[in-house]
This record gives sequence, structure tokens and C-alpha cells, in this order.
Amino acid sequence: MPAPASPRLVALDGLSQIVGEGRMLSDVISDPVWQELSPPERATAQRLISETLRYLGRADHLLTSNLQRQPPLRVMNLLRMATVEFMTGGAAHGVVNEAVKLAGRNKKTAPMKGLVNAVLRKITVLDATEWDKAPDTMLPKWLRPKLAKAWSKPVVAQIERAHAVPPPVDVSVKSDAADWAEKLGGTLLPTGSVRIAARGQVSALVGFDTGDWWVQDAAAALPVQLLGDVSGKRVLDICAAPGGKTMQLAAKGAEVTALDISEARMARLTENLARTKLAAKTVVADALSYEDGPFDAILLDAPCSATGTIRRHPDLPYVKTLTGIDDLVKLQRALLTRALGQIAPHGRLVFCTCSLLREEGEDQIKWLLSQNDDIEIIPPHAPSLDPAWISPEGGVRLRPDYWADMGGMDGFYMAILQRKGKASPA
Ligand SMILES: C[S@@+](CC[C@H](N)C(=O)[O-])C[C@H]1O[C@@H](n2cnc3c(N)ncnc32)[C@H](O)[C@@H]1O
Repeated sequence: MPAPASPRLVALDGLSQIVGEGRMLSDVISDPVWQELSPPERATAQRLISETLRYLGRADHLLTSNLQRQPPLRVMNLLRMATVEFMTGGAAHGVVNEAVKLAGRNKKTAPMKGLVNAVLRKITVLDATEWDKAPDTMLPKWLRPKLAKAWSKPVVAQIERAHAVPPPVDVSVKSDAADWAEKLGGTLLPTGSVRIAARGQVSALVGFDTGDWWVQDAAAALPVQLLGDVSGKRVLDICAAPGGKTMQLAAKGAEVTALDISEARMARLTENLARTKLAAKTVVADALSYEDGPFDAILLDAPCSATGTIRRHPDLPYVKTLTGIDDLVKLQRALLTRALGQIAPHGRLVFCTCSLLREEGEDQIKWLLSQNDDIEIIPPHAPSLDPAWISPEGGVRLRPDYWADMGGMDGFYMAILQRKGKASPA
């Protein structure tokens, strides 16, 4: 008879599937076994996986010096999970006991109970300075050299450092950001988002049920700001779901059409609009064939490698590879070309991706400008936009290592495009 599910067992299975098989955490957590856990147990299991992945480099550093040879992957993952649990505040005795019990629950790992016990007893006498000194988890081989080429090795080390810091929760508010920062006990960020210090269930916070705000990283909130004043304008939000940017546009008084190819993701957008009592026309369609222009403004938040969100999704480095990036680059180009055809002569198009790869950001804009004599990039303008973020071709490059002393931000790229010689209405 299979052992009953427990958060640690489910987390260990999930971890092994991510690190060993390249499955995504979002897929892992939809497995039926996760439904056998209560909601708080599910949250614990998910946190155990995320934190182990976030601190894998540090855990391996400490474990390697206490292991004569690397044990089978499942045992190594068990040791990693217990090491991280202890180093992030778990009680030594409990962590060791649970790990030994967990080893005993599987016939392949049961013979290694003694090893698990011995190694973790050594780990749990180490003090926090050993942990703090241990190296951060390195970006995967498919990504690291690319970023080092784009920004230099020291910058990559800063990005890796930023990935090791648990991200704060940022929210976008319908109005009165300063007031909401106070009510939520958070901080009003220079760009207008509210950063919440509180951990725990976000949906239990004041203002969630009443739809006064929604979770959105500060970096992700900038592209809409680059569109300028959209009040009363007809705006097409391409690749809109689950709707973070649609809600911003609607809150600013735009007449929004939210377009996405995924029915399931669009259902989440519709729920978000209902909760925030904001309005948008929703369309489930392929943006490559949709036609309803001209629009006064267009936002294209194109599908991408999502490499800018690794600090929020520490499983990404284990599941993404360079395979597929070429297809994404082609799709982004096709979407950009299609979007240009729907923009009114005076209109602005903001292109953005949550990617750290130049292929999905700066290079796409250079390519577009080389193909279209009549299109120009226009200088970005938004509250507290740091001039250091503006890249040579005129777009905005955001990196996870920016705002390090305030809790960082997601990696993003965005650029504003317009037909040459047409005055900007913003
Ligand atoms: C980066 S996410 C969008 C996030 C969203 N803009 C937000 O702020 O919440 C990219 C979206 O592109 C959608 N997508 C991918 N290919 C598409 C296509 N050909 N046409 C329309 N939507 C597409 C995906 O379904 C996904 O929801």
C-alpha cells in the first residue's frame, strides 16, 4: 500500500521531478497527490520545493564537504531539502528526524537512513555564517554564458545573488497608492507600485476581496505606464492573460480589448476583472489572425522564456533550455509585425517581455527597426524611470539586481514604438 501523502514526501517527489526530469513546478502541483494535502500542507510542500531550488547552490556547497561521494539523486534531494529547511530557520532535531523518517519511507532510500542521519547531524551544527558565505546557485549553462556576454560576469554574479533573495510581494492599486501602502503596511515604490512586507496569504489582506489591488511585480507594471495617458482611448492588450496589465489599463480609464489565445488563462483574466470591478472586452483568439484595428494604443506582452522571473520561479532554470527560444523569437517577431498593422497612425505600441535575453528584447527592436523605415523608437517616460535603465537602442532594460537594497525587481524589457513623424498624444 502506498504511503499516505505528507508535505515533505510530496515535496521530495516534486523536487526530484523538477531537478531530475525537468518538469515545471506548476505542472507538478497539479498532480492528484497534491489534492490529498490540506491547503496549508500544500503551501508548505510548495515552499519546501521553492526554497530548496532557490538555495540549491548553497546546500550543495555545504553537503559536498560532508559527503565522500554524491548519493543517488533522491537522497541528495532529501539532504538538500533538509539542509535548506534547517538553514532557513527549521529546528535541528525536527529537521533531522523528519529527513530520516522520510528516507525510511521508500525502499530505495531506506538503506541510506544512516547516511542521511550522519550527514545532517554535521550540517545542523554549522552556524549561519557558513550558510551566508556559501555560493549562490549558479544560472544554468544554457543561460549563464549568454548573460555574461550581454552584461559581463560581475553582473551575472549580481543577478545570481538577486535570485537567492526571496522576492517581495508587489501590488498595483486602482487608485491612492500612498493610502494603500499605509493600509497594507507596505512601501510606496518610486514607480507607483506598493511593496508589501507581510508574508502569508495575500488574499487575506485588506483590499483583496474588495478588488482594490492585484499582485503585480513593480517591473511588470511599467510597460502600461510607458503608454502614457490612455484614458478614453481604444487600447488593444495583446497576450493579455491573466490580466495584470489589462487591469492597469482599465483602471486608467482605457477602453480595453484584452486578447489571448488561451481560454483557461482568459478565464483567470475574467475572474480578475470581476474581483476588481474593472471592465474590458475579452477575446480568445490567436493574435496572428485577429483583426479589429486601428487602435489608439497597443500593448504587446509577448510570450517569452520568462527568464526575468527566475527569482519568483526558481524551477525555471531546471526546466527551460535553449530549445524553443528560436521559436519564441520568431513568434515575437510575427506578433510585433501583426500589431504594427493594427495601430492608428498617431498610436503608440509598447512591446515587452519578462526575459533577460537580448534576443527577446533589445535585438527584437533592432530587427524591427531594420525592417520598417517608417517606425521609430520613442524615448521612454514614466514616473521615476531611472535613466540608467535606458538601453542604447532606446528601450528600457530592467534586471533582477536593480533596486537590490529595496528587494529587487523582475527582469523585463520594454520599448515604445510609433510611426515616424506622428506626434505622440501622451
Ligand atoms: C507573458 S504572458 C502575458 C501576461 C499578461 N500580459 C499579464 O500582464 O498578466 C503571455 C501570454 O501570451 C499568450 N499567447 C501566446 N501566444 C499567443 C498568440 N498567438 N495569440 C494570443 N495570445 C498568445 C499566452 O496564452 C500568455 O497568456
